[in-house]
Amino acid sequence: MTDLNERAAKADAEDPLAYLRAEFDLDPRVVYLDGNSLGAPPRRVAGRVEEVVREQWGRRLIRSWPELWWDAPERVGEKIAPLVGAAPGQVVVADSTSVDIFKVLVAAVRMAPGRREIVVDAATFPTDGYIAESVAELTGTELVPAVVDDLDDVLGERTAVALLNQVDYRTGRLYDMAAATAKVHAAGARVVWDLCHSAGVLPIELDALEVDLAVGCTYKFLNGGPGSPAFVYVPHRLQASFRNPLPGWGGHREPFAMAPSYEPAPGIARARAGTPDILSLTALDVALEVWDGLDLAAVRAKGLALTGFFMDCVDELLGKAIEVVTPRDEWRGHQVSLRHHQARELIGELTAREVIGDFRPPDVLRFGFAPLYNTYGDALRAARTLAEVVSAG
Ligand SMILES: Cc1ncc(COP(=O)(O)O)c(C=O)c1O
Ligand SMILES: Nc1c(O)cccc1C(=O)C[C@H](N)C(=O)O
Repeated sequence: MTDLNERAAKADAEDPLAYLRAEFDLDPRVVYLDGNSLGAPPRRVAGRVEEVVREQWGRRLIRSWPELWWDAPERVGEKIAPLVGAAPGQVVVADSTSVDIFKVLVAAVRMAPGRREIVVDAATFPTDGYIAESVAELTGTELVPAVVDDLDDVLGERTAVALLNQVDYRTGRLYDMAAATAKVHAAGARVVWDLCHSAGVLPIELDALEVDLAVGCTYKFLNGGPGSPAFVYVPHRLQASFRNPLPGWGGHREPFAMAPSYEPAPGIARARAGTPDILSLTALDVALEVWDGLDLAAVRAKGLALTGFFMDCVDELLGKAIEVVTPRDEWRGHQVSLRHHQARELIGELTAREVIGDFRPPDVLRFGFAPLYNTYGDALRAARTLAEVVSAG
């Protein structure tokens, strides 16, 4: 126990990113390990959102659309681009992840006439599977569930597109984006990556890996706030052939011409649909400032160290009383999932003790570690509290 205390204290004292925690408005009594579901608010967000309400909305009123707001989806997209390895002009922030998955899947099927199958990670977060099923029905294609390790078994000349997650939301496993992308490409198909659980916490190389399309949440590790809009990546090479199935005026070449027929904008703006959500975009825009000058390799190193230390604490304090589901090697994201038959009750007990993780059915306790604000002390307190509630039965 003393050893764990000393390790936590030393790691926190030597943490090169420790200064960032002060950027976040966190209750010091709470151990918050759910930033992989809803990121914590950076302190600077509240005042800036209030300013936008007071000045841009209150004083400039509708004049703010052309002056400041209409291009916000592309402007904020440019801030996300370096976090996912995308050159400028390829990322836009618009709509929810679910809606964006719909857009990119339909667009990918339309790019592959004659190919009649959509491959989907069978263990995916439900929304991806639901949307893919609907896209299959609407486009007259077939849905093919796949185990990501056995992609070769399902990929072939019938595959139009494969929808994959970089990090599995339940187990925390990190998939090899380079290898899976290469496999999908070898079958002549396109790949869509869901980056919800990886964006902002580990280096991602969309351009270098020639990824076809990608989407991701902004309210998790990117801290954009509840319901902040998702991002979509469409590389330059596919933009001309990207046909948005939700061709709203937001993606029109000249939205304010109010033309009777749809003509897509020439670049990434064609992935937009309707009016942008300015207050949420403002919160996200400000939240992203915390990454200015940050090295994602350092963020990743801390995420691995935090999750590794938490697993050590669990091993030492809980032993065989609980099963660690998340990979112990570096093929993990920034969460640790534990399996226990009373997972739901245990999460309830932890929450009552101000340790916040989450429960995922049927039996998983999930703890997300946000390298920008979590500490090694958080990891130790969470494991110690868990050991107490488990031993109390
Ligand atoms: C992998 C994954 N995709 C998509 C979503 C969410 O989609 P939406 O933002 O539309 O609720 C989540 C989490 O909610 C997720 O974990
Ligand atoms: N998007 C969420 C929401 O609106 C409410 C509660 C949770 C969420 C989540 O993000 C869940 C998350 N994607 C997960 O990995 O379980």
